[in-house]
Amino acid sequence: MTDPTPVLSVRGLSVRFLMPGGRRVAAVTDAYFDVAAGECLALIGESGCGKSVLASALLGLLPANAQGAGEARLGDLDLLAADERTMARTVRGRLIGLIPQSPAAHLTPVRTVRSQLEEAVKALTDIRGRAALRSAAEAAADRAAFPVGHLDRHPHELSGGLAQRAATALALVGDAPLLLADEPTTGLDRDLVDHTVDELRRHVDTGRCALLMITHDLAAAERIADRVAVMYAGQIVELTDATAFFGTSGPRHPYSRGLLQALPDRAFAPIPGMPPELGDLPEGCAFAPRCERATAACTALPQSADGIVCHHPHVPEDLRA
Ligand SMILES: Nc1ncnc2c1ncn2[C@@H]1O[C@H](COP(=O)(O)OP(=O)(O)OP(=O)(O)O)[C@@H](O)[C@H]1O
Ligand code: NI
Repeated sequence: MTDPTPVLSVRGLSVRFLMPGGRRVAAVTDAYFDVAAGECLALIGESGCGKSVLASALLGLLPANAQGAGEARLGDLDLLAADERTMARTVRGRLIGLIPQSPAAHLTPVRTVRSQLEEAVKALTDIRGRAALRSAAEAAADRAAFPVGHLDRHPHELSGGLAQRAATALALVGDAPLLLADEPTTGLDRDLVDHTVDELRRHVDTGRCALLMITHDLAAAERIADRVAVMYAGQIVELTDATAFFGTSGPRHPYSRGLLQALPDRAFAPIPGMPPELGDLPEGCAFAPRCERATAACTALPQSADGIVCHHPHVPEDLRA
């Protein structure tokens, strides 16, 4: 069961980059979604579609030439309106735990995992005193299934899997209600992907946190997600239950269906063409030039209905036939 009250509630989130010469890059357009405690939402889509920009907006880490609009509520706070001091002091680490893309980059090479965890405990909690810090660091390691016997090692003395767990332990120290993972399994082999994803799922299943996981690994998304949001050219074009998405009926947006059909264990047929430049989006539906179902209607912008932004989504009846 998931908590019906969302931890994160995103409403009409857009991000524009203002480029020299007045050009605008529409990196994220009008995103709406919720994530509740005990739930994982996977945000998927091809490279460059705006996933990481959306994450940066939530973390208050957009570059200076970016303009955000809309709302992203985390409890009483609107992440888009909060100032940098609030984001640094109360949001990053405490309200949002960031599961890093590359544990190697996130861990400090010259210090043991124990000292990094103790420092994080000190920075993110009210726990003080040597013994208390030590036991809190050990508890954090344990929560991420990092073996306490390896705490005195340096990051380079760890396997890839243990380094990932150390980084996850760091992300869990603040007991944040929202975990944000941007491509947490990049560069890992399949076993390690499964393992990492299962560990994250375990944290979500405690019911203490919500997880927003960004990935272009659809197998990882299938393994972990309760719901899936598909992004194309900066827009969430389909938001649906993972069981329906990966199950026999499949997704309803032609782009989502194309993404799945491109998988080696499915049709292995890539979607023809390339995504559009976000600084030069076509009028109307951005996917139309690549869409086999496109019609004259697609020159107008599609409206969102039932979580799908498309003029001619597959309907459950066609999908059964
Ligand atoms: N600082 C910036 N200035 C201008 N445009 C930017 C900037 N950062 C990102 N973009 C644009 O935003 C788009 C979305 O980038 P983003 O990193 O969010 O993609 P992504 O979906 O995370 O891709 P990947 O799967 O490769 O990580 C890019 O195509 C790029 O054009
Ligand atoms: Ni990214």
